[in-house]
Amino acid sequence: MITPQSTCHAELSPLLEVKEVGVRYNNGHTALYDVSFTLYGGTTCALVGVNGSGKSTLFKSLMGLVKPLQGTITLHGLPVKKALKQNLVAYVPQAEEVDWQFPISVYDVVMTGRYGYMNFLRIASQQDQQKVEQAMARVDITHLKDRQIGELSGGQKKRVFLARALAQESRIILLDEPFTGVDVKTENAIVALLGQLRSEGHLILVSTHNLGSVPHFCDQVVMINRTVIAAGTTETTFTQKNLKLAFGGVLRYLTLDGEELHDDQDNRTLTVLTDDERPVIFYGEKGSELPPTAPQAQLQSQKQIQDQTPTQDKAEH
Ligand SMILES: Nc1ncnc2c1ncn2[C@@H]1O[C@H](COP(=O)(O)OP(=O)(O)OP(=O)(O)O)[C@@H](O)[C@H]1O
Repeated sequence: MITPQSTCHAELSPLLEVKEVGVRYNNGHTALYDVSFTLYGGTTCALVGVNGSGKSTLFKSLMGLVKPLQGTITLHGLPVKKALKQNLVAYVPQAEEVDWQFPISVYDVVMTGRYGYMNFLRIASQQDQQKVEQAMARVDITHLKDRQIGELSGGQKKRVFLARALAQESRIILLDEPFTGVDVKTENAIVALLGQLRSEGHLILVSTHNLGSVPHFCDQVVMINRTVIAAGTTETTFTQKNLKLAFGGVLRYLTLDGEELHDDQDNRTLTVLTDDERPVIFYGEKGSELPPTAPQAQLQSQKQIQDQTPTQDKAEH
């Protein structure tokens, strides 16, 4: 379990507490069981797991869109419904969950982040308008404000929903696969923004299949496969052993263990895995055994890894 001591901004009260949560869908499928973890402010936590491991289901439970069969979820010490009413949590959904044909402008989408601050007539105050302008500027979409949401590229759409989350000013921000379909420039911009939000004391929980970037921008990791496989600081949790437990034989991998990658004081090996297209990197103990799905090849230099980094091949949107 993640403890206050293991976060970079130790706080007394957790922002997110998930205790023994289980979710079963109407068709009888148990998507989550006995899921428990605790997170504090000033944290960027990666939520990782194979397809179908329950990441989106967990997000939906945190947003009150799916009701757990058992267990409790508290956000800022409040039950989900109350926390949502108080605008304490913002959610950036997966692209597939949004109706892009709905006729609405970028500005109006971002403004929906302010609805929780308005009365039932939903008349935007000057402050609401200012917050929306500021949020759009922060993710560099001001020039798109009058465009219809359905006309935008994948990366632009992501930034619109990030701006909506910023306009909402929630301390807890949930991002479901924010890097899917975005180019390198946008990915870097999102990572930089998440770093700023963390230093402002936000708790960011981000589900991603882009495992290679996890050590670079996440200080915590929760690995799930219908239940929590491992949780804790990235350094102690994002290990070969845990990745093997969480991903089984899904990942193929390559190992790097050279002076060019480490200083002599660092006794970890750096291992690169590939899940079909993407190289991913994790830390392991020097001399630790590789998983049984043996490596296809051994890379000799960091440059080779960089050459293979798929994000560099992604097209600009
Ligand atoms: N509405 C639903 N009704 C029934 N089963 C569902 C429903 N939504 C998801 N599931 C099932 O629950 C499991 C978890 O799905 P979920 O979408 O949470 O996984 P995920 O980790 O987000 O996957 P991915 O990485 O592919 O996005 C899957 O087996 C899925 O088929």
